[in-house]
Amino acid sequence: MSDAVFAEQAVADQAVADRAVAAPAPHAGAGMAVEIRKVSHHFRLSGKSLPVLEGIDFSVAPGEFVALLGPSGCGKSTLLRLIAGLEPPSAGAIVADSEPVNRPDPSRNLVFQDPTLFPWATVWRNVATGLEARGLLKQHRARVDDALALVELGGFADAYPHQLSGGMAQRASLARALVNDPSLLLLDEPLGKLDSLTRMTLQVELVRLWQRNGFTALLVTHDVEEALLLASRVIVFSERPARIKAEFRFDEPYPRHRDDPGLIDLRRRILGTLGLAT
Ligand SMILES: Nc1ncnc2c1ncn2[C@@H]1O[C@H](COP(=O)(O)OP(=O)(O)OP(=O)(O)O)[C@@H](O)[C@H]1O
Repeated sequence: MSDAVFAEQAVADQAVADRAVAAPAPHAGAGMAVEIRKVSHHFRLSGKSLPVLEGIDFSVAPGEFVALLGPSGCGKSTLLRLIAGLEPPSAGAIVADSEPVNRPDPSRNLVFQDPTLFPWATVWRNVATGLEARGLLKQHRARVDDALALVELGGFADAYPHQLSGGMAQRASLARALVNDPSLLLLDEPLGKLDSLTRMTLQVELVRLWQRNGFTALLVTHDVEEALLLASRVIVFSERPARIKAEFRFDEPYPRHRDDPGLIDLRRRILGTLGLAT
């Protein structure tokens, strides 16, 4: 992109960002499920610094469902990894339930695009992994059965991952996170590789699980429609290094439908922020 076109695009982006729904942010600080405080992050790559996140600052209220959208490679997964405590940010701080995040914790579970199940273990064993690692399996075996029932895999407890469809494997992966009863679920494009029908089914199921269990959810997705069907807030990031470009809040009741007029208008505005003509 030439400098002139780039500058023009930046002005257009800013204009769209300025038009974003200007609802007040939830009160930052005490009582927040997660606070991302002026977080910046860079990697060292081939001896050079690669800036990935720049001054990311937002809070998520308990029980909120927030979707993160942005161009490929801008740093969304990196942000989820930092919130999960897999690595510390280069600058700034992350606070979950009023405690600084400095290591992984079962209360913050990450679900990936690939189900990452152990191929040699049954579905039941796969779901039990977290409890087993913490020495809690003996007294909480029923939680594994409950988690499998929750994702409607009760009849597949003894199956092996290769005997599952893609959607079932992703459900097993969700059960593996839910068995820990997380207060925060970090969803990194969990439905990204599924066919569209399975994806639509699991979108409905995710909302059902969220409403039933009451966890806070942060969802990375490339699908604007998915963000609008599941979340009540969408945060749009810029190209790498990711900065917050716009934020959209909406409170359409669930279950939502793709053709809700309010969502169609929001979709158009979000796509505009992403620089995609509609
Ligand atoms: N461990 C690492 N070491 C070096 N660079 C990394 C590392 N992890 C990620 N990156 C780089 O950080 C940038 C952001 O990656 P990230 O996976 O967070 O982006 P993303 O927005 O989630 O992308 P996508 O939407 O395509 O999944 C990319 O340029 C990537 O190459």
